[in-house]
Amino acid sequence: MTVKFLIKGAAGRMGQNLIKTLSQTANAQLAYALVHNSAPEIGQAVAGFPEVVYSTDLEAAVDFDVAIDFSTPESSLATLAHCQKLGKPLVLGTTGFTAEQKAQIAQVATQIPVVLAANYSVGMNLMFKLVEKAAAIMGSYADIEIIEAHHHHKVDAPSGTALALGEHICKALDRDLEKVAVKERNGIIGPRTKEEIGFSTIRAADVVGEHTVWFADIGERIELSHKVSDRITFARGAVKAALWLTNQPVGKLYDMTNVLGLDQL
Ligand SMILES: NC(=O)C1=CN([C@@H]2O[C@H](COP(=O)(O)OP(=O)(O)OC[C@H]3O[C@@H](n4cnc5c(N)ncnc54)[C@H](OP(=O)(O)O)[C@@H]3O)[C@@H](O)[C@H]2O)C=CC1
Ligand SMILES: O=C(O)C1=N[C@H](C(=O)O)C[C@H](O)C1
Repeated sequence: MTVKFLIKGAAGRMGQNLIKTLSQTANAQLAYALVHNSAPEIGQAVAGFPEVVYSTDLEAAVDFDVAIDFSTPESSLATLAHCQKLGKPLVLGTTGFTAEQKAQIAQVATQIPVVLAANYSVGMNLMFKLVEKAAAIMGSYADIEIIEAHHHHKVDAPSGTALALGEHICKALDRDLEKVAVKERNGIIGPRTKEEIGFSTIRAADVVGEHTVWFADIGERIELSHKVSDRITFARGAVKAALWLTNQPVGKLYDMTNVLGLDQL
């Protein structure tokens, strides 16, 4: 059976990689390519899918099986409301949601199937498990620091993935990330506390996405690193998640560890 996709944020860096991935995926059909109201692509045919033109009309987009949205938090919440109204599944890749917005997404996920993941690569979802193991073994005494680097267009910081790494570490250590995260250091800030998890952000040129976690003790440290050099990695993961989601029941907000079956490890 052919699966019909709605892509929101279609003119963006991830949107273009998603369309390319769909054109290479058996039984996948692009149904809608939705862009911002100022996009020069409006009305143009989509490469690989000449029967589809870039459009801004979310309300008119009704004949699809699953939606994927990599745009902005506000735009993604509009897509969420649209999918809720139609009862259609949704894969969300956007980062930078507030805690309230994430709670709203979780609430809607009780009515429609939703995957929300800060990182759709296989490697990073494996790394989520590795940092949980490292935290369980070293976390009670090691200083934990998370360093991330991204391209100079990125608007949110720390990255969604860096925050997710912090959440996984806190889960293993029974800490509250809201309380222990230190996202800025400047001036006379005093010595480091034992429990804090520090975040450092690099923004430079065309870096696609790099994350390193330190577990540092006196005399030794473990560094766990993951580097993405091509956005197609995220796009393939998101399309895999979308195909998986079309067969899932509602009830919980899914993430990429559920898609990959890593949640049982
Ligand atoms: N989960 C994951 O694995 C990954 C997540 N991301 C996240 O995905 C998001 C997008 O990243 P990226 O593709 O690099 O960003 P881009 O800015 O390249 O793409 C986002 C696109 O969404 C468009 N957009 C904004 N508002 C709307 C709207 N209301 N309707 C339709 N389109 C809209 C933007 O248009 P305009 O520029 O005109 O505003 C832009 O073309 C970010 O939050 C990023 O952090 C990125 C990579 C991997
Ligand atoms: O904006 C990006 O580019 C990326 N965003 C995601 C994040 O915030 O973690 C994932 C990825 O590293 C690329």
